[in-house]
Amino acid sequence: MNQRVISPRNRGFLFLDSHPAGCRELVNTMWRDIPASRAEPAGDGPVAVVIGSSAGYGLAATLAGLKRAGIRGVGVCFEKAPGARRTATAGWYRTAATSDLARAAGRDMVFLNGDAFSDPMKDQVADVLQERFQGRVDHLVYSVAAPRRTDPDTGATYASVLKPIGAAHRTKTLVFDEDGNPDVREVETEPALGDDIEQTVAVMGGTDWERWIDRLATRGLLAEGFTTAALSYIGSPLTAAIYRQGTIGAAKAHVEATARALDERLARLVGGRAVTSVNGAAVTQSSTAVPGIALYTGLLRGVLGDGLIAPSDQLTDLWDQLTGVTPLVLDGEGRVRLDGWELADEVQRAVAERWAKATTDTIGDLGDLDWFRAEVQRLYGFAVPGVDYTAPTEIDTPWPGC
Ligand SMILES: NC(=O)c1ccc[n+]([C@@H]2O[C@H](COP(=O)([O-])OP(=O)(O)OC[C@H]3O[C@@H](n4cnc5c(N)ncnc54)[C@H](O)[C@@H]3O)[C@@H](O)[C@H]2O)c1
Repeated sequence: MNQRVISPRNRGFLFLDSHPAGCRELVNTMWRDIPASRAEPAGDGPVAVVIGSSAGYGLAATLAGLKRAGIRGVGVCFEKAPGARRTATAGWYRTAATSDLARAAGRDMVFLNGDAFSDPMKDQVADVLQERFQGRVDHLVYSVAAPRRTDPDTGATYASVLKPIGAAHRTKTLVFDEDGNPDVREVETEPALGDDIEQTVAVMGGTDWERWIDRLATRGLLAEGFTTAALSYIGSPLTAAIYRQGTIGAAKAHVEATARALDERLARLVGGRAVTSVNGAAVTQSSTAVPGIALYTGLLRGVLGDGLIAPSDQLTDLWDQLTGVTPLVLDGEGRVRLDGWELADEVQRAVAERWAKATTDTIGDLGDLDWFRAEVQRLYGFAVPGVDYTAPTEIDTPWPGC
């Protein structure tokens, strides 16, 4: 037993601790909001692997997969255990809560904590599929966002950067001071230099996704009709210089090219499909690191209010398409588009107008900052309705299955 009262301590958008009870309640709320499958899958549901299962879109994929598509299988993520002075990372507690929900729903879901980029993790997942899931996998969702990747073949470690390509880029950005007051300022980001683009593609491009498929194919685990999706983002012209036209955009283009090549291979191999799923903007630990994205997302919510579609709703749609409940609808480049609500012309026009007017004085009226601030806190289990933050909470939650 190691119970403590945990208060938020943060540097910018990064919090030192996370709140176990808040993380659990957040997962429970997401679960309640996901529509159950229309028809309960007969017998055991499809076997799925979700890479990046503890946060953001991967967590949404796991929860929507379990509840909507009736999946069982394996979730992989990279989280830190509780320590002597710090709590575990939020994803650790979210995974414990997700595992409990899966068990209560009668879904056999195994969670593995470690480096998805490594070969031993791929072998471990293959072993679990072999031993526990009759040697087959029907779906794989790839939703990793990471700053670094070590290539198992060469041992070289690559680092991903968020930089424009060609020229420096000045953008408005949103930060909060220590008292939580908003500050709209300009930041300049220097352009990619040297091998910045190659390094970012090596981390966030499609290479590791393909390696997962190769590994599972070599082990003979891909079921007939296997489908796989990797997450991607296009986003607004307002963020294009730093995102889609920047180093991370080069990585996303690589993921999308990988999908097209994998799609051909899988069609031949098992009558399967590979797609990218282009999702809308969401407040996640990774997205808040992108210059300008906090301002953009706060304004987007100011324009859309509740019309901003939550990741779990988007992933419910994706699962329906991956499992054939609804037809797989692809754009001209082989991508499932779940970002139409964000990129609609009238929405982008309204966000651009607000962006032009945004200053420290006006941002409170133009964007939904209460929502944005709360979303950032919720990434760590704070600001979750219904949680008593004055009560001690147990921080030594074991990893599921341990
Ligand atoms: N956040 C957005 O606005 C947005 C929009 C569209 C698409 N996407 C895409 O969704 C994907 C996921 O992004 P996110 O924002 O949900 O990220 P996130 O930071 O919320 O989650 C990242 C996940 O990856 C896991 N992870 C990181 N490194 C790992 C490693 N080495 N091994 C195993 N797991 C590891 C983490 O544990 C976590 O589960 C990315 O491809 C991103 O581009 C994000």
